[in-house]
Amino acid sequence: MVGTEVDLRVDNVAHGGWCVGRHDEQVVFVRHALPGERVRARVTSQTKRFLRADAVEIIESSPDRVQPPCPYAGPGKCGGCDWQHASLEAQRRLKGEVVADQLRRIAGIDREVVVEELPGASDGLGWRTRVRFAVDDEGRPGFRRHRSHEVHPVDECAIAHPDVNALGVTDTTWRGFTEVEAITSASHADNAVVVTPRSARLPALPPLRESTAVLRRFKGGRLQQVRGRRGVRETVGDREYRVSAGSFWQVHPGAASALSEAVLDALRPEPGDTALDLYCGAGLFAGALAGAVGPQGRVLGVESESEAARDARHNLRDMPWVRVEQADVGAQLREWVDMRVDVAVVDPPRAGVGEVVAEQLAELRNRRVAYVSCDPATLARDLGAFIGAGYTLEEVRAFDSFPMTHHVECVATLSRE
Ligand SMILES: C[S@@+](CC[C@H](N)C(=O)[O-])C[C@H]1O[C@@H](n2cnc3c(N)ncnc32)[C@H](O)[C@@H]1O
Repeated sequence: MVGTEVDLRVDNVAHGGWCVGRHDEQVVFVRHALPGERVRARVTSQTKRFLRADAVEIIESSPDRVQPPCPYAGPGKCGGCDWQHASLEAQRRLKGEVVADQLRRIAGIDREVVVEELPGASDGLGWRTRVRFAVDDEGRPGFRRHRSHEVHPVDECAIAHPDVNALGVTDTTWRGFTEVEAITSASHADNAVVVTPRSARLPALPPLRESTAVLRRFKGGRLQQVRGRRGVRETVGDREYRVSAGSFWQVHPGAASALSEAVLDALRPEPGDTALDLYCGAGLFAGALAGAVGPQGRVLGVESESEAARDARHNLRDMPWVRVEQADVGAQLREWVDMRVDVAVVDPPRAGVGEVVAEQLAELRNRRVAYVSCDPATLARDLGAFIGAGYTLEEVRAFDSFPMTHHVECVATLSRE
């Protein structure tokens, strides 16, 4: 069926930027459509259980439909954004429905989820402070098409922060490279470019501003400084963070501060408390918690990546009641089995914390947990594990940290007597 076109009405939204409809009793996941629309859709792949398709013609349009602000959005073009064709209000509503649906299906949790807008980038554009461009065989930078290795070359990215576009990555060719990542700070004039050469030899670099730091990525992810600083500085509240180019940092300029506040609201730390920041990256939440628990308390961060752990130690070095362990969270919690903890934030990668870490954390007798998640499916699974271990789910907040895409950031609050 691949390549054929079918006429169908799509009903619901599904996780991943899809809408779901049926054709001849077969389930069809359709991109570039909106719930309620009748569309002509071209089948892009087929499995035993369902079809995937791109809406190539809108026969009956949703009132939520808008003209995509980016010329590269649409079937067969850039695969980066999923919801450019929906108003921002509709995008947030759809993401809220997806989170609620995942919570219900996976964990039996019935909640309405409201996705909150973040400050900055009110048109949903110009927010992304880190952008990885793929490079095609001719050296042109662009983005991969959806579910494909093919690169769609672009002149500019509409969701990239203006300072990312100003780095000029798309104004030049990158022969001999497979990938170029552009990084800018949301609060300082710092920026960096991380290049991945095709072979062991580093090809000549195209002209870049003197002030732009350059790093090289090796297979396996290790970074080497070519020129300038190792990363960028970011300021949140009155604290400055050093973030190495390979370390994680929130990509929306409004996210670091909004999520820190949400974590403090969720945990309500008190002076003297012991707080954990698990998967702490460069120490964002540990910094916020350290201010709240004060010198009578303590904050313990855990981060597996050596550079991120070094960043976190450096960023929080003025508060001796903060300690950062470079370790795997599961391994570290096994060592801390007899420790008494009051509150904990977890902010794992997409895979989530998993049942084992949820149970290990429950054994530390902490009264509150804030779970920060960028994947509603693994969040739902893990919330089920926390509830099974005796916690009550108080609240699920969601933030539009990635406008125009299907991604959404959640902060769930768990507590127990
Ligand atoms: C989503 S980031 C969160 C970082 C930080 N909370 C922030 O907001 O900037 C997840 C972090 O977990 C780290 N990580 C991934 N797996 C880990 C593990 N098993 N144990 C410890 N840290 C891990 C990653 O290196 C990354 O820095």
